[in-house]
Amino acid sequence: MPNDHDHPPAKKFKPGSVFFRLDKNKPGMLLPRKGNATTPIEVQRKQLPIYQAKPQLLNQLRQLHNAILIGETGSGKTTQIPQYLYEAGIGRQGLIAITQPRRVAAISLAGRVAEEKRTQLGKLVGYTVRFEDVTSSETKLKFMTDGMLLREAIGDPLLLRYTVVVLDEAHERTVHTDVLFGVVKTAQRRRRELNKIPLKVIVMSATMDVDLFSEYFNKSPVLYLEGRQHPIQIYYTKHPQSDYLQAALVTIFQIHQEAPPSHDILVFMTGQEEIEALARTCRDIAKHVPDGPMVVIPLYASLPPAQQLRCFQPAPKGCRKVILSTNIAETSVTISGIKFVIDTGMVKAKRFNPDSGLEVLAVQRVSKAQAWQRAGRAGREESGSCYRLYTENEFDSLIPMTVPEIQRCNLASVMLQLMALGVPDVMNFDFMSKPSPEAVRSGVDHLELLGAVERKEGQVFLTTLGKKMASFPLEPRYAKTILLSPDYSCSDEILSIVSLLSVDTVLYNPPAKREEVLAARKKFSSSEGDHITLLNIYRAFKKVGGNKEWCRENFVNSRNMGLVKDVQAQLRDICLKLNMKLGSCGTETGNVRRCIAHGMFVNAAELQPDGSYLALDTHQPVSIHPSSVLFQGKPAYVVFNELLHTSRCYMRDLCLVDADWLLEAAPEYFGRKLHPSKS
Ligand SMILES: Nc1ncnc2c1ncn2[C@@H]1O[C@H](COP(=O)(O)OP(=O)(O)OP(=O)(O)O)[C@@H](O)[C@H]1O
Repeated sequence: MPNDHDHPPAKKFKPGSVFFRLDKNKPGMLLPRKGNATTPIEVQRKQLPIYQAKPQLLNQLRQLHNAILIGETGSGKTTQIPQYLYEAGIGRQGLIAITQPRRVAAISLAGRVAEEKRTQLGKLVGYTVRFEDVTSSETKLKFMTDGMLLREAIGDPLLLRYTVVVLDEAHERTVHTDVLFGVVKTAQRRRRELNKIPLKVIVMSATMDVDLFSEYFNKSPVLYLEGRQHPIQIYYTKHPQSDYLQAALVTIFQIHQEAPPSHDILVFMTGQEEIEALARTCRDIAKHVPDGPMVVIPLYASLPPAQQLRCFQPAPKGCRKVILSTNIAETSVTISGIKFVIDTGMVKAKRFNPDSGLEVLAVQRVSKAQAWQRAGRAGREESGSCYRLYTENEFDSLIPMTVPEIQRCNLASVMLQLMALGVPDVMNFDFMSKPSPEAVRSGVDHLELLGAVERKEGQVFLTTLGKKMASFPLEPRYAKTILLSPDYSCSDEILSIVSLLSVDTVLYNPPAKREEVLAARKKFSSSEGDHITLLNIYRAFKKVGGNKEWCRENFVNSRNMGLVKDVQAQLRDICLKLNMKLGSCGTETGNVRRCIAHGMFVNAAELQPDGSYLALDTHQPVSIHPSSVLFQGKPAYVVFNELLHTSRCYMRDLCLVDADWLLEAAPEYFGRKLHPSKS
């Protein structure tokens, strides 16, 4: 059913806020549309709602050290504010950084702004994301992921290269963004104290808790940009849907039947497997319906970057583009041609219970802020529609804002990063939303168990091992496993395994071909577990030189395997910088498992007399995921890579280990935890 409130609900305005009320009826004011030298992209820039407020906005931004800028999706915040600042000479003594929670947004925005400025990407406008730096000495406007700015802060805590930091999509509240908030705030204060060039911090979003942000950033004024360029019509279902995938499929083909082929569709779903499965179904059905051709493009984080950017290419003429995406396309991006958004209302996210210490990935409902962001991907170049596959009542019951990731993840990684940043008292870091003391303590305990930190006189210090662990852009337990690998002469194998695990799924399992998949996997399957099975597949893949035909026959995702090679090369470089001696154990994979047990022992589980498993760290009941090669067996001890919560708590990616190895790895810890007969 169509709905009349096509904007996020009215916000509570703070006293002292500044309003720029934009006139919806005169978007392209003052613009000669024809007959002069103005090029279309310049016309487009001037038609954006934000353009009307440019002089007043600049007036404010020139004076303020901190500003919170809130404006509707598509109003022009991200692409225009950096250019306005630069053109007005604000922050010219250094660089203007614009951070994004996701790499795909950073890359595509840099491309767009370079185009608007008529410059080659990497010159005046550039970007830096993990494993890729497209900037030069000429770069002044630098789009980057928040994680990259954090990494830079390790070498330069005052961020002296930058005069302005624009923290975009602040509502996303990823762990990196939240840590970055504290880092820029400290840098700003320290620079003032040291009489350095001031750092201007601008926080932007369409959907954020302005009071919280303003309070945190020294009571900074809130600048409101009201009004949007193109309307978005919102539709809800009449009844709750029990199967959102089926509902998405039906909606896609209804639109396909009714709308002109140039109107593209963006569907928000939860993860790679679901997306790949729906993509195949859509392609199959599209062949058999008379409504014209359809190109279906999956979009998720573990796709190689070049594949991700495919979504921005226009579909061939007369062909409809359907993009099936996780929340990676939820904020910031403009995908040309998208007229319809289909929102399943679901997202896969981390959940953490500090009491039990369990971090699980689970499919859950989005927040209202996310739902508005998703809707905002339509209506960017012209009016659009968003089909919410849930009822209006269900929408009303969503939580307003996403719970910050910092409050729902294991904090070990964050604590390690803060210590590497030289933060003196990590336990009391100035977080915007403080994680619970139990969660902070549990993060530090985790690092202590791994030997990354030690406590002296109530203070926590990074050990030499911890410093080395922080050099890897990986979770601490992976970093530790790599660092231990020379002791077991199996660095080649461990680097392969960690890279394979970092890249998500390198295998695909079409449900319709279950038997064939099982037969193909059998050749590589190892009774030692999933890590060794993956290693066998990777070795076979390398032996055939990545042959595409071989990949098809063995249900191996050749694109992702290519990415594994890249990641492995990067990790190897870090190892070499740390002077590690890298070698291989050949077929002696016992050593590999032993090394995994020593690095990942925190995620160990023990078989119980009744045939069930308990996680040793938390004593939570856990089960072996059916996708594991160990599913049929009942090994006494395993370490697992992650927990996935669906109907129960499943361990994914398991490695068979000996109780003795766990005891060797952490004698005191396991002395308390292991089954009495084993300890
Ligand atoms: N790559 C692109 N191709 C075509 N048009 C684009 C592109 N990027 C931006 N635009 C245009 O510029 C407008 C403003 O985009 P911008 O990202 O600056 O908005 P925003 O206010 O930051 O939105 P959001 O809050 O959704 O990030 C878009 O609505 C679109 O019309």
